[in-house]
Parts: sequence; C-alpha cells; structure tokens
Amino acid sequence: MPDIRLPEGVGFHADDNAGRVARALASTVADVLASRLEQASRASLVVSGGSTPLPFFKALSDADLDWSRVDVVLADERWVPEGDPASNTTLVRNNLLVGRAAKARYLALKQPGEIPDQGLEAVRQALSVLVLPVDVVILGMGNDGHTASLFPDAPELPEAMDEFNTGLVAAMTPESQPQPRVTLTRAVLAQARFTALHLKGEDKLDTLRRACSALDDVFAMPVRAFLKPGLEVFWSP
Ligand SMILES: O=C1O[C@H](COP(=O)(O)O)[C@@H](O)[C@H](O)[C@H]1O
Repeated sequence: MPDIRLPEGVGFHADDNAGRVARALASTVADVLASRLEQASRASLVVSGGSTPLPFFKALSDADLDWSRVDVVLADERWVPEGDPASNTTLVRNNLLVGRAAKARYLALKQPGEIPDQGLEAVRQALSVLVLPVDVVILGMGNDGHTASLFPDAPELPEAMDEFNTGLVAAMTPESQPQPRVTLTRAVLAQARFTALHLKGEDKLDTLRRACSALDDVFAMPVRAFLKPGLEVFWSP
C-alpha cells in the first residue's frame, strides 16, 4: 500500500495492476447505478476524459444494467468537433457507449458554436433533462491539480468554483490549454451521491499528496474541493 495520508473519510483502493483497478471501479459504479435504478426511473453517470479512464470505460460498458435508463455526461469537454483526437465525446462514444452501454442516453457538452460562450445555452438545454443531484461522478486529475476543467490558471475559476453558483456548466479558457473548454461546475460535481477519483501513475500520487497537504487552498489545486468524506480514490502505478 503506498504511503499517503488522505483526509478522514476518504477511501483508498490501490493495486499494482491498472486493469484490476479499472474493473474494481467499474464494478462499484455498476452497483451504485443498479441500486439507484431500483429506486428511481433514471440514474446519472458523470465521467471524465483523458487517458486514465479507458480500461474503466471498457469494463463498465459490459455491466448488466438497464442502460436505457442511464444518462451519461462528461465532467468536462474540450471545445473541439467530434472526431477530433482531443474530443472527450469521441472517447466516450468509442469506449463507453458500446456493447450493453450503447443504450445509455448521452448528453453532450459540445454543442454548435465557434467558442464555448456561443454554445453554452445549447449545452444548458441538453443538460436540462438531468436530474440533480447526479448519482455518480468519476473524476480524474492533472498534475497541476485540476479536475474536470477546473484549472488553476483559468480566469473563470472563481465563478466555476463558487459553491453557491447554481449554474450547471461554465466556459473555461485556461492559459495552459490549447483549446477552450466547458466544465460542470464545482457545485454540481460536489453534490453527487457517489464520487470517485481515478488516478494512474506515481506522478499522480505525488500530486495527490501535495493536494492533501493544504486542503483549504482550493484555487491553487481545485481537486482539493473534492477531497472530503465519502470520496473513493482508485489508484494504480
Ligand atoms: O484534461 C483532462 O485531464 C484530466 C486528467 O487526464 P489524464 O489523461 O491524466 O487521465 C481529466 O480528468 C479531464 O477530464 C481531462 O479533460
């Protein structure tokens, strides 16, 4: 077990094998969604993009669930057309919304418009069917401490991180990133019934240690806002 001191109430699941971690996370998520579907007409699943979730998507797509009652949304998206290598939507369509999970309803964060601000109203429209609080959120993390597209160097960060901001989505233009982005806001992500942080690599573990060392400064490392009781961290080297 790696040496890390997480805040009280945060779970830690570590395994040397990334595939096993992905399958454990997929099995946990499938159980949460199945139990939600026993109580509600629909369940919602927020996933992250990037490279880490690929094996998780593949494992979860095979879960025996009534996927026709599941809404899938990205935590964040790059403002690029579908088919672009940077498109998280393309990643999700090709790896999660396949097999059994092909029946899920996908609510796209990328809508027509040259820049996010031009498409934001259409994004809000697409998300209007989403029941809040969302059921499951799977977050990733960058080594700058960003999660979703809550980047430390985005001028829009204070608004997107405002716990009282009831907006679902925000346009983000981090200086460090080649494309503008849209992200679900902290308020929406933080209210999920179940939240996991999925990480791969020793570098990510070091970043997490740094995040745990000064939990209050959420603007320096936005992932800190989610390091609270109930969070489950899934990590492999
Ligand atoms: O830019 C992004 O990065 C993070 C982490 O990505 P990874 O490639 O290191 O797994 C991801 O969580 C976020 O959704 C994505 O847009």
